[in-house]
Amino acid sequence: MSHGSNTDFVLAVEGLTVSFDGFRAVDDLSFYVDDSEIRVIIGPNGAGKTTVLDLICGRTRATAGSVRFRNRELTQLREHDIVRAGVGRKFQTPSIYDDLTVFENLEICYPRGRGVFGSLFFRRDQAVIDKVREVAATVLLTERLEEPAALLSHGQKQWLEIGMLLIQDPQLLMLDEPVAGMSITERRQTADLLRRISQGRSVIVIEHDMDFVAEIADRVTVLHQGRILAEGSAEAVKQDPQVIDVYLGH
Ligand SMILES: Nc1ncnc2c1ncn2[C@@H]1O[C@H](COP(=O)(O)OP(=O)(O)OP(=O)(O)O)[C@@H](O)[C@H]1O
Repeated sequence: MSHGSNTDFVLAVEGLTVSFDGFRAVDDLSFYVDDSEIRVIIGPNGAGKTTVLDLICGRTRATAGSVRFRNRELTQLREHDIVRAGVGRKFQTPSIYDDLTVFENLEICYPRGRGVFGSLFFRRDQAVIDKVREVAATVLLTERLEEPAALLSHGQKQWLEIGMLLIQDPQLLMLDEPVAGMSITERRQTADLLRRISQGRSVIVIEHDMDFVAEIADRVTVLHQGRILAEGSAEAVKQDPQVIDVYLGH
């Protein structure tokens, strides 16, 4: 596959660099993500994984380089314009509203809404109801729609948050350690869920658990000191002596 034309990729990251007081947390990084691909980023603590996601979603400004998303340059856009361009990001700590029902949590994220107060009172038309139900089914919460989010299990809260992103139909979804703290069953269900939602969009996941990585990854990018140490299938990077040396062997 040629990387000469970036038009084929949903996401093309090229020469991406950020310095914090002279320290290059991400250093001349280039990688490309396809449509319907699950890309997993692994690497030791401090490798720059979270910073890469921060750069893509506009939370951190790049010192140099480009992030092209469906051929649109993102590095100069503000965070909410990047969301509107179709990039969703889930952080490790859930930001759901405990007192609202699952339905309401999904509803307030429907793109027409403008935050909790603006959107709670709009007309609940059929399109919104249908979309909420569709997303609830995708994230395995159909049975819990009318319950307050506070009553969900830890794993279900993570799924709800994924649902709150999905309802905006992002073409790129970024997840930071989505199965942290989940039960074995929930992990398995999350792997299925991620495979389903990656159809027709791109998903980038930061993950430490190599069994889970092997289960979900189409390709793995291994970061070390802000640079790419290796890239390939989970199977290939697991056997890479350099990856074993700086990461897996520890
Ligand atoms: N805003 C910031 N200011 C200064 N240094 C930062 C900032 N953000 C990140 N760093 C540094 O950049 C490096 C990369 O951090 P980052 O959190 O991206 O690593 P990581 O691979 O996600 O690690 P972990 O697996 O521990 O989450 C670290 O040395 C961190 O201290």
